[in-house]
Amino acid sequence: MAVRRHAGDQLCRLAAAVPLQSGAEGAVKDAGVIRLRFDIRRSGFAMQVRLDLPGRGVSALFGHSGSGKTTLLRAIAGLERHAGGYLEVNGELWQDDAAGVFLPTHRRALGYVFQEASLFAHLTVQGNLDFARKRARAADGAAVMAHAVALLGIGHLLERRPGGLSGGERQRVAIARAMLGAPRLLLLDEPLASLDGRRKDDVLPYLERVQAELAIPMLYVSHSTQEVARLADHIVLLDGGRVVASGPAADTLVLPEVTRAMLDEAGALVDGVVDSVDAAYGLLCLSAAGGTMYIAHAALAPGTRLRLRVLARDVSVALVAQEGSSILNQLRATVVAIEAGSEAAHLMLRLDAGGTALLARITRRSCDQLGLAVGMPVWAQVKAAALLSGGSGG
Ligand SMILES: Nc1ncnc2c1ncn2[C@@H]1O[C@H](COP(=O)(O)OP(=O)(O)OP(=O)(O)O)[C@@H](O)[C@H]1O
Repeated sequence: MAVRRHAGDQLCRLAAAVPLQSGAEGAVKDAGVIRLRFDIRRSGFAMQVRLDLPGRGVSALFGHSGSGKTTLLRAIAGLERHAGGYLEVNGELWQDDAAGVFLPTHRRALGYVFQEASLFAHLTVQGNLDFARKRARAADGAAVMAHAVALLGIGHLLERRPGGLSGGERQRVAIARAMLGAPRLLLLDEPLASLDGRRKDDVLPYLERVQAELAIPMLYVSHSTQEVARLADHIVLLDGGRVVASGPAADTLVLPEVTRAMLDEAGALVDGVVDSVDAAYGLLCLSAAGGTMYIAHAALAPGTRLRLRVLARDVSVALVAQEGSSILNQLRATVVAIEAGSEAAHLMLRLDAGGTALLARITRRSCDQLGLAVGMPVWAQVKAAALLSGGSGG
């Protein structure tokens, strides 16, 4: 899927190109897409959003404070009532204001996880889940409950009250609770924001399990570039109530609009497969589209697929391959674009390394001294790469 970069007039063209389907609630629609159009006007804020999101996987909503991320989730949940809304979720029509269709929140099969878990303090974890299950009235409630408890690893917490749980455990219970209504869509509004770094790392694998094992699409709001890069299959950048960019994660993360919003955390995603293990030096040797890469990591089986994040600030370029350098990873690449950086002294180079997009943040001065230009072959030197996901085999 190509990345869509939106500007005001493009919004109108997109709306014209994708005719809004009207019809009665329950009519069969496109089964692989979440199609939404919302026009929301408040004093001092207007949101005009037209998006077609993949019907599965994680779509991350990213953007500055006040850009409209929570407003969009609330509109999807049926909590914002404004004229001109349209929402279909994998073939189900939830809202089409033009045709007089508006499912109230309790009739939308969705789970909502907030920044704070908001569990009932006087009930045990089991009591909280039972309460949610009764409200959800799912036909196979007991099986869904057992699955959610297992998936979130909360079986040993069922008799405790929320006051006796850590922040990360509370969020795991909240995620399990959101699954009890057999949702067709999960909305997660900064579910890890109230947790410190270690607790975030405790909960992230559970979110990855939910993502991997259930075919429920998730809309995930986060300010954290690390979380977005780790979890997202698709990224939407919002700014001032408008969609600035929307597309597959690897393509979208390297767009200038997105790298500018991510400041120092701008970076690219690189997929690799473990080739071999250098146990003596604690390194994994990976085969990536741009060539061979080494990363410091415990041994993993050859063939294991990994996703790496390579920050722009950790990549430099050279015109010839470097010898006698401490940098292990040098990939052949071509300069695709030279873009303004987030600071006056820096530029952002977009590179193509054998089909994989890389970013390199260099100074304007270095760019001039090397005489860099679009189309030039270079060597990308990768100082560090963080492992984001993978390691479970395959
Ligand atoms: N109930 C409300 N009434 C009026 N304006 C509101 C209301 N809720 C939010 N807004 C405004 O709407 C705009 C979008 O807010 P929203 O909460 O959707 O942004 P956000 O991207 O989720 O921000 P953050 O990252 O800080 O949570 C902001 O200008 C905000 O002040």
